[in-house]
Amino acid sequence: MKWNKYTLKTTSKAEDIVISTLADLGIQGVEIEDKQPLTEEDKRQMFVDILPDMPEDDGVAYLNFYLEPEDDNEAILKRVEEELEELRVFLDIGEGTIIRSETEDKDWINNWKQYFHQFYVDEILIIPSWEEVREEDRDKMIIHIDPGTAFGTGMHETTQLCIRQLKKYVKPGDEVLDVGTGSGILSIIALKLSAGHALGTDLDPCAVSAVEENKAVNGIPEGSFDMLIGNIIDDRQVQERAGYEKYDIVTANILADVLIPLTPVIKSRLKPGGIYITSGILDVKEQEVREAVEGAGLAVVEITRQGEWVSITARK
Ligand SMILES: C[S@@+](CC[C@H](N)C(=O)[O-])C[C@H]1O[C@@H](n2cnc3c(N)ncnc32)[C@H](O)[C@@H]1O
Repeated sequence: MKWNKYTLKTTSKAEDIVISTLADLGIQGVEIEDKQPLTEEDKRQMFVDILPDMPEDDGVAYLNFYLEPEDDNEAILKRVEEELEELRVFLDIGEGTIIRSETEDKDWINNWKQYFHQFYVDEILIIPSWEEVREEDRDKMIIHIDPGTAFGTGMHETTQLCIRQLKKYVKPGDEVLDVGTGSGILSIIALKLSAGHALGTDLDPCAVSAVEENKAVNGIPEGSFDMLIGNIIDDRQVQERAGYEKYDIVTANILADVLIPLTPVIKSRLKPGGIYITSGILDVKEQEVREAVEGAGLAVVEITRQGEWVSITARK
């Protein structure tokens, strides 16, 4: 469907309040374009390690919102303008102008799906949950994935590095902890490789629905893959619920800057002899993560690479 796109020019200081004013008028899903630097929390959530150089923050923010052509756009815009005038009395909202353009005919939520098709990681077939399994593939190990808005189609090099390590180290009945589970892809593969139980953790609440859907499409038995939202690095409740010296395998495909404080926490979760599979490490960060792993008292057993990405596997 074609949408009418409107761009409201305001200030980065006023953007939150303008967005909540738009929400009060029923306008959701506002995109923000500003030059504010990302916070540490933003960087963690967005899986970015090295940021491109950003232009200097000029305090200007552009807020894009979309209206359906069938709705009375003129009436909605008039109300937006009235609300902006009221805000202007006590807040610097900058220009407060609105420019209209038309979007392309796109399904914004599902557009990325055209780039995600079935593929192999060695002999494991990873297939979007909306694609058919071909007759000749029915005897393969097949992982159905719809990541929703969580991370983890399996196409990323860092995920593939973890998958190959899981293939080497998972033993029947293993207890697996999957920190930063995203779509749940690594836990599901570990379970298909004969692990007994997986616990996934993530900061992103979107991971919950993604994991539920992927458990269902992969026929994961009830009770064999549980999920916790929270930060195991510093949240005592998550740490307690994850338990101590309990896991044969821990996977963590997260940024180096997260892996470094995470590693000592993982050491006390691993059984003696347990395996810690890390990924998400850019080659320039390899040494730092290696030092954190060895500093926590784990023995590095293998370092694997794909493109500019590194995976370090260690044993307790
Ligand atoms: C690169 S994705 C990995 C997703 C999936 N495991 C995979 O391998 O494709 C990293 C995930 O870690 C999550 N994350 C980041 N920091 C975290 C933390 N401290 N604890 C748990 N999850 C975290 C992010 O929300 C994201 O879902």
